[in-house]
Amino acid sequence: MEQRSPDSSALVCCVTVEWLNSQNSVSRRTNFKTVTLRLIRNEFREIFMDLRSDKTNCRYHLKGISVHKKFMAEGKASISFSEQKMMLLIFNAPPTQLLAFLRTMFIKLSGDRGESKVGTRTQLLSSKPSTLQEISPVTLQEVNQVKQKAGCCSMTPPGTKKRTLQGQEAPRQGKKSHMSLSLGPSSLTQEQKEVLNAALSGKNVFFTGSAGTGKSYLLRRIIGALPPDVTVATASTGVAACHIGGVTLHSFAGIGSGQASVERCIEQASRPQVQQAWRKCRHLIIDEISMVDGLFFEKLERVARVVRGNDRPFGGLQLILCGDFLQLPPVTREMDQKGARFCFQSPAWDRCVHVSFELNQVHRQSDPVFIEILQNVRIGRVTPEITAQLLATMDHKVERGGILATQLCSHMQDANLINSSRLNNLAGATRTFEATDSDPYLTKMLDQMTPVPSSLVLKVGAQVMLMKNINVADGMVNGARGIITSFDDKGLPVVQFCSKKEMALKPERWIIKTRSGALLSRKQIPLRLAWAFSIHKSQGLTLDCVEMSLARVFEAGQAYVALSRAKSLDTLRILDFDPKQVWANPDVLAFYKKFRRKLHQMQIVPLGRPRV
Ligand SMILES: Nc1ncnc2c1ncn2[C@@H]1O[C@H](COP(=O)(O)OP(=O)(O)OP(=O)(O)O)[C@@H](O)[C@H]1O
Ligand SMILES: [Mg+2]
Repeated sequence: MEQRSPDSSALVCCVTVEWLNSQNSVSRRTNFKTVTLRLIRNEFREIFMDLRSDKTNCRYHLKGISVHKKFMAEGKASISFSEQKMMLLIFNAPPTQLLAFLRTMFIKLSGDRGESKVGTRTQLLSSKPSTLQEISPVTLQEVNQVKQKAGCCSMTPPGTKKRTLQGQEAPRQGKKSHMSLSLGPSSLTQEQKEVLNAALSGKNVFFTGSAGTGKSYLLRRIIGALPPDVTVATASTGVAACHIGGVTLHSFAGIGSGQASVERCIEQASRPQVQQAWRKCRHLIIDEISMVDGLFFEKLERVARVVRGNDRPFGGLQLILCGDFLQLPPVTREMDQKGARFCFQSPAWDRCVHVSFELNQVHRQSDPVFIEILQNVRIGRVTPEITAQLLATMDHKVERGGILATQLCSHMQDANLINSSRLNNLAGATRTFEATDSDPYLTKMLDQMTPVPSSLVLKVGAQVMLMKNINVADGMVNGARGIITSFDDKGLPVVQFCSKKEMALKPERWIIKTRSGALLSRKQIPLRLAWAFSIHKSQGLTLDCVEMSLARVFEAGQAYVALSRAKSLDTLRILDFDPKQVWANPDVLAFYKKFRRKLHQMQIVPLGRPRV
């Protein structure tokens, strides 16, 4: 399928057109596998939707339409044309493109109030030359006009009705499915745009960058710009997968732990459901690639070729890989005969990766001194000055408004122990919130795939972390910390956040797409106990206030991951800093040296970027 820029007003997708009879049941249905929808205007300024495929070209007048966009994030929407008694069902549309397309339609129809009312008789008698023009891009002025109108009246443009499909729940204001009126998706930096364009061009892309350079942020944007039915978003760990709305690489691959022989892995992946998922996938995305074992990657590449019946690298599917090899390494320590541990050491890596990028602009931290410290720690370099700066954090008071810093532990058991003993030490009764899972038999899987526990035990005074964006403007974002102040009359926990905002939290839903495309869901209060976290579970997170003991770190990059979760030196406290806790894997350093040299040769990297 042709890929387009995400802010284009044309949409490449699959479409079903249904014609309804007088009883409103479907009398005829036509499916189009790949069509391009465009918004066009005629000489009377009426707006039409042009549907074009290699077999057909139709035009529909956008008048008296209802738009149903609840499943827009999954690349689906429907438009019903009441006058024509017809319904147009859009699916497998890249969600960002779909949003841009529907937004353009909404803004143009809203802006047209009164302008396009030319009667049929006038039109027939008109001597104007017949024209059909593609609609012009939305301007900031048009957005502002619609925002103004929306401020004083309904958000429904003239000629459209609001969500009238039977059985379809109305999207809530402020929710993900609500159509934003801002001009296009929020900005990517130039270096991020380059990666997005390479990914949309269909190349196999690897992009890296230090912690906080927006790799996962960009990955979410790439996912949103690809057709969802043929895109599989994965990550090496459950937490990271959840961060980008995907599944673990292991669960998609269907080869268990991947420890078995290649032949056995192929057998496992040839089970009908697994094979179907492999065959359907056209874009495979892997976040936190540093934690994917080299041997596993090698096997996966072979499995992909066999089960997809295609001998091109990875069976011809597009790979989009992202991660920082100077963060946590793979958990399995198994090495093959050639000693491969990281996936860049596997022979499959060079065969599969066409183009590489490095993001250099750090977004998580803004203080250049702290960024410099982190850049050095990343490569295992700790000068006496850095040691002094990090030791000085011991005296920091990292409590914010009575909310203690989250403690990062090198071992998960320590984190669990701290959380349960702190909870036990609180006076007062416990309240337990049980999750509602779509399939109670898959609770264990949902425990791994979602950031919230199946059973959440809370007390007044418990320190918690918000696990979902609830209200970005008010700072109630994924990772925000707070304290339970009470339980309201409905029994919901009331949380006071660091931002001083206090609110009761309702259960939220997490939807996970399984390998077969089926959707699993968990509904739970979006909280987790947050006195302590393991460093492994914190990879990928941004923490506003953090304390750590690094005495027992056991992996290269582990201290760097912990330190780089903090947003600033002021909000960081290290209890026992010792330069010996910081080291980088020499193979990774060598990889980055070679990688940089290659980028310079290809003249992708301007001079003066940080060097490994
Ligand atoms: N272009 C951008 N504009 C504004 N904010 C951004 C941009 N890119 C990233 N961010 C913000 O920077 C922070 C760090 O981003 P992100 O978590 O994607 O980094 P990362 O490279 O994946 O880090 P890690 O290696 O730790 O996983 C996030 O709060 C994210 O929203
Ligand atoms: Mg990340």
